[in-house]
Amino acid sequence: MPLYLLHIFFHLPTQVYDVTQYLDDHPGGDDVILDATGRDATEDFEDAGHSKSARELMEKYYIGEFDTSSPISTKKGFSEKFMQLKNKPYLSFSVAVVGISVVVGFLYLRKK
Ligand code: HEM
Repeated sequence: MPLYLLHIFFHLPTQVYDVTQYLDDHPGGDDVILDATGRDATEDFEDAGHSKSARELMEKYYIGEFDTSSPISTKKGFSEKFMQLKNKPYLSFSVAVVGISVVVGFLYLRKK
């Protein structure tokens, strides 16, 4: 699932683009895009000297903006999804710790 994040890059620096579908078609290759995912890619994009048509094309992949009033949300909920994905292992871990404590406590009380 974290692969989802690899195919996303941030630009300008609040605009977010999902470039998953464009990776194979990119004239500059997929490696340069993958290298710029998951962070502000403004400089990389500008340094490549993209044409006007490239800038128009990228609008197709625009998915939203970071909500700068909150560090963990975007208009289209990208970060909410990210947080959900990130939090899942911690939730399972907490449930496991509580479960094990209950079983151990129960066995301990039974022995007494
Ligand atoms: C949605 C995002 C992007 C779109 C739509 C896009 C589109 C294009 C297009 C159409 C070209 C052909 C030349 C031109 O028309 O300017 C190109 C070339 C290139 N792009 Fe992108 N690009 C994107 C993101 C990036 C990123 C993040 C990088 C990071 C470095 C990058 C690096 C390059 C390079 C190095 C070339 C030159 C390839 C060459 O001339 O051999 N591009 N891109």
